[in-house]
Amino acid sequence: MGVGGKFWDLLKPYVRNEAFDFLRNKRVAVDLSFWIVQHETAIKDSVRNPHLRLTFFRTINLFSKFGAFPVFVIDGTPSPLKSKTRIARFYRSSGIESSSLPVPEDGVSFERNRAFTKCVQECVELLELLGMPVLKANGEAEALCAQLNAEGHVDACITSDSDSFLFGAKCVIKSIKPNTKEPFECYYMSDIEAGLGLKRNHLIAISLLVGNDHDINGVQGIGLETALRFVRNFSEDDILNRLHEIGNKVTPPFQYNIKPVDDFTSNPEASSQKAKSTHCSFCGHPGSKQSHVEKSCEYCSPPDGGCKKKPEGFKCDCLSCHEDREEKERKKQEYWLSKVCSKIAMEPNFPNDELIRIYTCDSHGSFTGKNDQCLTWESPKFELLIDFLVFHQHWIPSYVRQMLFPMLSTIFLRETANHSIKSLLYGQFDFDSVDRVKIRQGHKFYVVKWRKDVSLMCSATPSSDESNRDIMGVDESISLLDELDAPMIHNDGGCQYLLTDENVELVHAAFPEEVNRFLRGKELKESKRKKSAGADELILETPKPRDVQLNITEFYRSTKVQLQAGDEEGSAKDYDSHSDERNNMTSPLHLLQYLPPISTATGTNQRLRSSLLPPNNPSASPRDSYPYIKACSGTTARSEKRNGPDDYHAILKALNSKGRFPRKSLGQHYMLNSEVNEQLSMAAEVKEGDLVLEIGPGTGSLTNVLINAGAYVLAIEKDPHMAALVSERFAGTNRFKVISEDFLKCHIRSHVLSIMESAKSLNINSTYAKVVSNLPFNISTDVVKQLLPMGDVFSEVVLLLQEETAVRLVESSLGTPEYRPINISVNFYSDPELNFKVPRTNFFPQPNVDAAVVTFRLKRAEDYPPVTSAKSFFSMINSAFNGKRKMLRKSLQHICSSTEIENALESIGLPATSRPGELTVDDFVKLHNLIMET
Ligand SMILES: C[S@@+](CC[C@H](N)C(=O)[O-])C[C@H]1O[C@@H](n2cnc3c(N)ncnc32)[C@H](O)[C@@H]1O
Repeated sequence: MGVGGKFWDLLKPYVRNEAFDFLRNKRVAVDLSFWIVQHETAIKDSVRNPHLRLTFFRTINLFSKFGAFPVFVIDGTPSPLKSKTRIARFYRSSGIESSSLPVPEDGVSFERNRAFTKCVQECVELLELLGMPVLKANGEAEALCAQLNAEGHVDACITSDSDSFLFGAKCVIKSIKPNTKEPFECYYMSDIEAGLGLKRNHLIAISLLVGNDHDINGVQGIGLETALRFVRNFSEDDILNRLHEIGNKVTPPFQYNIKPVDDFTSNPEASSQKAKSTHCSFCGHPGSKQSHVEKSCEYCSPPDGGCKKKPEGFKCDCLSCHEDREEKERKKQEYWLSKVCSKIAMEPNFPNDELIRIYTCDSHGSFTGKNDQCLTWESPKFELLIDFLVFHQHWIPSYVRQMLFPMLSTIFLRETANHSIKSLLYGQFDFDSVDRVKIRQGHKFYVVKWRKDVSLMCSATPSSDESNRDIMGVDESISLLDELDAPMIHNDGGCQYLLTDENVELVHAAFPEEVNRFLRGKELKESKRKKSAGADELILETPKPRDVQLNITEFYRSTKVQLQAGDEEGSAKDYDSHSDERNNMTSPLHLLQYLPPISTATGTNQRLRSSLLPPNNPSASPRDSYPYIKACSGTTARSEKRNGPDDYHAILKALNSKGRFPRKSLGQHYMLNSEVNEQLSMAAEVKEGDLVLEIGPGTGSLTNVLINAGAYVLAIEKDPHMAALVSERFAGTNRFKVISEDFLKCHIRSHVLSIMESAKSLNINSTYAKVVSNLPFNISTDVVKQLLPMGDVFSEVVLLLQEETAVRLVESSLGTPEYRPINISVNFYSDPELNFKVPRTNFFPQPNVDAAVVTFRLKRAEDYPPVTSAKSFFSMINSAFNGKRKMLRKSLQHICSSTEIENALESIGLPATSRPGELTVDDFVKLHNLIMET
């Protein structure tokens, strides 16, 4: 639990999905009760003692697979306030009328129920046998976890209790998905500060207002959104004192420049607004209509001297109107604040001092924290562990040994790396060799082979057969949460072998010579393989004719296939030396041969091509050179690019400065990768003197690139707050104009033409404008439909679209269900080109889909396919596709008889039974012209 309301949802946009190695060699505090509760609910009915089972597996996973050093923290005696809340929650969830039950006395604590306490005790016993440090908090476990994190004893806390931030946590791992590429769902306090503008005391204040684990109610009538907006009006040092003063009615709200509700309407200031200067009723600009007739309006200043009619929703930008709007805004805010203050003042005993003390106290456990001495990780007490698990879980000893092996091998490798101990792994197994490289969830491991000479040792571990029998004998399905990868045992030549997946650096540090020997052997095998492959190629290669280039469809498909092959690294696959062979297939040179023909007129592909070439770095991975924008993993995008003007934190701050939260309904997924913006600008060949239309500038990251390329940018932004934000951001340049309108409703032609009219004074020297935009995905098809027939205004339209939409618009082939009237329009009005893919990790917040860039080169009217009338042509197309599965001779019957349609089809070389999905644009043009002639 933690803070009430949907507090985690508020933080959701700031989640970072951290990669596999995130916790390697780091300490992490685990809130054990959270694990136990989670385990109980996840697999309660299906296994014996789920708390023990999952504590065991998850601890081994954390320790060996993820390389972390976990510190476990258990709850102490809960505070009396929390005891009370727990009881209240229980009543609420059981539907019992709490007023009819005895009220617990103030100041009395209740331990948790006995079954739960027993679970905790058993887990502690298990963890201590595993050699893990376990600490007991004075009160809440999450509070001590947070303290350890705040004081730097651990790097992160694992808990789903959002209270942990109130206790001072810096990095919280809310959940772990062990079998994924980015298994850790993390939240950083620094991101919350940057994105929401909230510090620790603000969070405490929010929890007091909306309720928390110690007080489920909070203030009547205040929800999370109100609380958030309210606390942001005060500084971190001020907020708790202010709540105190408002709650205790020490100072009335209006003394903070906040007017009480009742006063507001009667306040003389409210009605004494400055008289607004006269504005023309026709154009909406300063000055009367009469004076504009006499002297012409300085804002409209059209060549014929008259005013232009103001469009719907027009807002005048003159100083007086601006001040007027600001004043109204300020009054609205004051009125709202006074209402909230009144609600707080009505709440009895608010705020609760005891609660504030619990949250702000900085010592939550027996851990004195002056040094890290009490955080030690010991070797597992092996035999006792076996007894414990045999007793509680009814597991067979050999199964326990096998499950423990990855933990023991990790300890062994660490010790060998540190102290060169050359003992046998738990007295029996010795390091044999590095067997191969394995890639799992995109992460590289060495598969290490461990050897036991069975002829010399007495058998403490089972033989292969015995082991397998034991595993079959255990009572649980192996697909349950957090199941380990049990090392497999096999016998060979008097020896028993075990294979484990180990961290590459750790194995190298422990056994450098063996690793080098393995790598040399691998290289040798590879060069032999290449030699024989080269010889085969000499015989088999049929050179491609040099002047035949594949088109973009083939290019894009080929690239995708290559990538999919590469992506398979993500799924669990064993790679031996052949993995390099796969990489060669996706080498940049291999891909470049599929690039579309270079357009000499524009040189676009040439420039895109060179930007896709690998850097002058022989070790650069082939991935760096894909004609896909390099995937910013969540972490990379956010940590490597910290200093750019449009990096993750800068975007959060910009949004925060306007109190904005990305809105899904407006498709607000902001671009984090400046490289993508550069490529968009490059695809449209934006240059000095261009006029570029940008739909949805958002925080202005793409706008900035376009202005820097020398363009004049006209931006249309539906969200007025974002329009205000970019307007402020580019206030210093005269090469930018933003109009706050819905693109789908605005009259774009007149906006662009009115700028073109002043082209000279704005240093615009191109005849046609261009469109470059990272579109909200939900309006992209409508935008495309609107722009395509505007070849008299725009030359290039470069759009970042949802990948599926991009592929559907450009690639849909004849005869497929995706082939629709929009494909006819796209090819009728433009020459489309699919440029490159942009993985979803480049956006904030991250969408659920990837994106891709498409260039539409708009045709001029004289280059459209020769139809007698575009209107009747598209009306015929729509009718044809209306009955998609119907034959054309049926669906077009309302235009002419089926015999005439059959004859027309046959005369253009098509079967009389053709259906719409089988005709190209050319076929449709011919058919249309023939039908219209008849
Ligand atoms: C995907 S974001 C792109 C923002 C920015 N260009 C970037 O790359 O970070 C889409 C933007 O379009 C705006 N938007 C959404 N619907 C719109 C519409 N109908 N007309 C104009 N802008 C719209 C959103 O408010 C948002 O700022």
